[in-house]
Formats: sequence, C-alpha cells, structure tokens
Amino acid sequence: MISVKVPASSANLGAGFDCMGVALKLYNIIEVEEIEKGLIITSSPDDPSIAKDENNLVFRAMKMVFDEVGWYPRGLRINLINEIPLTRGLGSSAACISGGIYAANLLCGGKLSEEEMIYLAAKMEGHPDNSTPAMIGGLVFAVLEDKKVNYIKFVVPARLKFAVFIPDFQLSTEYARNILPKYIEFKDAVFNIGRATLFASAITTGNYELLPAATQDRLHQPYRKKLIPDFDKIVNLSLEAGAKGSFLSGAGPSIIALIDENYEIFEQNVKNALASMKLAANWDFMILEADNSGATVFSVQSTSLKR
Ligand SMILES: Nc1ncnc2c1ncn2[C@@H]1O[C@H](COP(=O)(O)OP(=O)(O)OP(=O)(O)O)[C@@H](O)[C@H]1O
Ligand SMILES: N[C@@H](CCO)C(=O)O
Repeated sequence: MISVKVPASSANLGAGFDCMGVALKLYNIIEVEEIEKGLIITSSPDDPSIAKDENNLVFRAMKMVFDEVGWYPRGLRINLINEIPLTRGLGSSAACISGGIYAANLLCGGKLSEEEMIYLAAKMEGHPDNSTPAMIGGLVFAVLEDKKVNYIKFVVPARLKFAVFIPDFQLSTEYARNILPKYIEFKDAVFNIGRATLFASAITTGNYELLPAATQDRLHQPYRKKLIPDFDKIVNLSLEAGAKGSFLSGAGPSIIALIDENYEIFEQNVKNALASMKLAANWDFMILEADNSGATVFSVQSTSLKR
C-alpha cells in the first residue's frame, strides 16, 4: 500500500486571481493499493458528497494518470483520511487531484515527471493556483499554458503565518466562479496587476509592511463577498487584531489573514472579537504555517500485484 500526504492550499492571496497560491500545514492522506479486481473507496470522516465510485475525484485523477501512461491496476482500493474541510476555499479538490496524481504515479512506477504531474493537476482543476502548491508546496506564482505550467515556487519562512477563518457553510468553486462578471473595467485590471506585482515583491523580499496594500483585490472579492455573511466583519477584525492583509481564501467562503509577529496577542484579540461580535459559533479559527514540501510519500509497502 502507498500512503501519500497532501496539503491544503489557499489560492489568489488577494490580487493574484488564478495565479498565486500557498500550501498550508493541514493535510489529507490518500492510501492506495492494487487489488485483484473492482474499486473500493472508503473515507474518514465520511461525507455524503464524497463519491465512492468512479466519480470520486481522487479516483478520477488517478485514472487520468493511468490513461496517460497506459498502465492500469487490475483493481484498486482507495482510503481517504481527510483533514481539509470540504468546499471551504482551502483546496480540498486540489488536494484530491494532486494527491491522486502523485499516488497513481507511484503505483505505476514513477513514469511521469514532476512537471508532467503539475501540468495534469492544473489542467484537471482548470487553474494552477491550488494544484501547484498542493503538489510541490510553498507559495507559488503559476500560469497554466497550453502544455505546461510556468511557475516559480517561493519557500515561505516560518515567521509568516496564516490565520484561517472557516465558516460553518460550504461554497462550491463552480458556483463562486459562475457569479463573476464576464468583463471587468480596465482600471480594475490595472488595480490588480499593481497589487499582485507588489505582493510578489513584498513576499519574496520580506517587506511585509506592504502586504495590507498588496492584498487588495477588485477582480473577485467584490462579487463573492455578497455570498459570505460577515465577510467585512472578519476582514476588519483581523486587521484590527494586527494582520498584514486579510482576504478571501480561494473561491471562499474561508478568509485568510497574514501575520508575522505577536501571534499570541493576535490570537487572543481575534478570539475576543469573535466572541464579543457573536461570531465564534459560526467561524472556526486556526493559525497555520505554510507547507514547503507539497505531496509526499508517507509510507510504501508492496505497491502493486505481481504480473
Ligand atoms: N476528500 C475528498 N474526497 C473526495 N472528493 C472530495 C474531497 N474533498 C473535496 N472533494 C470534491 O471536491 C469538491 C469541492 O471542490 P471545490 O473546488 O468546490 O472546493 P475547494 O477545493 O474546497 O475550494 P477552493 O478550490 O476554493 O480552494 C467536493 O464537492 C467534492 O466533490
Ligand atoms: N482561483 C480560483 C481558486 C479556487 O479554486 C478561484 O478563485 O476561483
């Protein structure tokens, strides 16, 4: 059996719609083994939205690899141990896709290169901002091209931490993409290009004082925040508690705040504010570090049946 550990991820990071994302130390584990025949999928915790047949996202990602390399297991057992909350903007689908591709490639003897896996994952997800950090870790700047992903991975220092606010409802990426406008104003495009560029420079040079300005966005948050009750309250309370920028995580509904010092004071301030504004029951709160490794093998025993 092969066990693969794959991190959560947060995409967009403010202004970098579909092109910036970071892996986070919150993990799913995907265990796979070849069996004589059939497909057996188990999951814990279980969730009715996790398919147990060929529609399962991990299976579909694995199947894409088998089709690509022309090798198929006789049958397959997949066990999913899920820590990443589903459909909350924390890259649960990218973890399934990147982790599934990574596990399938191990099962079939490592026929695909890392670049090929990164490309297949981004192609399946439709954009590379969750799938690339899920695959290789770090904070990634990435663009999906015709046949490859052009990207740069930045190794995130432990000093920079990610406060995550997770509400008690789901918001599918598909729905949150469908409500975006087809066209945007030229001045809004200019606004985001400037902020995204500033963010890349500020993050990679450690110039965190620029992050509150560099994480502003006009491409997706103005439309999506209407779907998230208390969005403005959470953003404002995290900035007042000392965050260096606060924004929607991926397509939402979770919200991320960046912190680089006084973590305990920040945590206490946030907990007090959530309680006094009566938001604590509806919003989970945790502070995470970036994961700089991406998908990794947890353990490998006998991987496939003898032929
Ligand atoms: N552990 C899992 N096992 C199987 N399928 C999963 C699992 N986690 C997520 N999925 C599938 O992915 C869907 C959620 O994907 P979606 O892109 O909407 O949200 P997300 O990836 O959590 O958020 P975002 O893309 O904004 O970070 C679920 O409805 C389910 O079909
Ligand atoms: N960039 C994507 C991330 C979610 O998958 C979006 O915002 O729709």
